[in-house]
Amino acid sequence: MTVTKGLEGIVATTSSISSIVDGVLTYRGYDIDDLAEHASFEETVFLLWFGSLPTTAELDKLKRDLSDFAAIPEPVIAQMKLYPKDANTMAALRSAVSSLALYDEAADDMSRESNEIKAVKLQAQVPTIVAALARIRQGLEPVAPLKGVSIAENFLYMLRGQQPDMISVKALDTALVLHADHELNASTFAGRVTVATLSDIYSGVTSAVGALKGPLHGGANEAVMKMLEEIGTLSNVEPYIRTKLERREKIMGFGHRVYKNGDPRAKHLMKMSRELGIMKGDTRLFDMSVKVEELVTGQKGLRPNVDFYSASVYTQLGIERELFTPIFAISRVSGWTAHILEQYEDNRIIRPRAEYTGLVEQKYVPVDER
Ligand SMILES: CC(=O)SCCNC(=O)CCNC(=O)[C@H](O)C(C)(C)COP(=O)(O)OP(=O)(O)OC[C@H]1O[C@@H](n2cnc3c(N)ncnc32)[C@H](O)[C@@H]1OP(=O)(O)O
Ligand SMILES: O=C([O-])CC(=O)C(=O)O
Repeated sequence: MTVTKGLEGIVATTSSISSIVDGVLTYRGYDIDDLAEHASFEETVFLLWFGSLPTTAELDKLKRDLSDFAAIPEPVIAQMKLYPKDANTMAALRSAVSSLALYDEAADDMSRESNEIKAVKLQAQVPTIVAALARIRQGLEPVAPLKGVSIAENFLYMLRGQQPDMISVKALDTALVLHADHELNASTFAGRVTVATLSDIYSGVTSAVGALKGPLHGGANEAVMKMLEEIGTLSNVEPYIRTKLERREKIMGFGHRVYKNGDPRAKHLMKMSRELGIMKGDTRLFDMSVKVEELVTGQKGLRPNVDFYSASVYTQLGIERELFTPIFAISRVSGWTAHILEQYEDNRIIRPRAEYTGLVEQKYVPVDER
């Protein structure tokens, strides 16, 4: 048996959703740079699910459907109020997403039509859940979603209970486009493995949320912010990073399984981070981030991934650190559901092998003789 730890380089499926070739990321054949500059998150969601950019009528319908499904079942809100206030937000999101299935009578309907509706529901409801969790943990009542506004605008509105400014809405919308899909990343793979048993779409997304939580994956954006908080000042960047590298500790937000010469999404987030800093008249976080990059790339040859500059972007949008990975989930649920729909279309159970390295030829010994 040939063992490939971490399945590096193993091609486990075909997919027509997103591709990474020579460091270029495309969704359905559209370069991420093009989409980041021109597409809204809703257009991106349609593209991932249905394979082409929507017409005006198709986009309007999707926006209406997302708006109509954005409210979450009352028992899910009641349940979230019982979660410990200091629970990890991704753990709380995982539980809430799982419980959505309990209030959807069509959860186990495996028709394509039903699964497409559930994909819309999940995309619409994950932002509502995240905003509600954020408010509940501050002792506030959740805010009901608005009708007829984008996911980015609605999320910021539900979070703060007031109309967000359009610069923040645009910045969040672009961040959502950038995080939406990424080929066979760990959380998408987890989702596909789960539904490949012909389990339901909610189970698939619950698995994916669990996988995204880890700091080697989506959880890295929170870890980056924690690091920036620990560093505190521009002058402390150099000694802090030097010590970490000497101790052979990982610097979060750097490195990637697929990109070895840089993540094409990082430059967009870097630009947003700089612009938000300039707008606020305080570029401390951006300047610290640039210095970290200079040192880590200079000394280790590692380049920032999508999680690195998103930390300073979200902080400068006034969003608390505990919501960074849930925001990643708000975006990536579009990719997860696209992959789950694709998996159902041409399914085979995913079941690799393990090379056994344990004891052999053991003989049973009765308990009182051991
Ligand atoms: C959305 C996302 O999921 S993007 C990724 C988010 N995760 C992070 O930012 C966490 C930090 N980065 C990492 O842990 C890794 O780079 C991963 C998990 C992203 C990729 O892991 P792998 O593909 O298995 O790379 P691997 O860990 O083998 O790295 C190769 C070498 O670079 C080193 N390396 C990789 N990333 C880092 C890092 N961030 N800091 C320091 N060293 C690193 C490894 O220690 C390893 O060195 P070695 O060969 O001397 O042992
Ligand atoms: O693809 C990966 O390994 C990690 C990921 O999800 C991303 O970079 O967006």
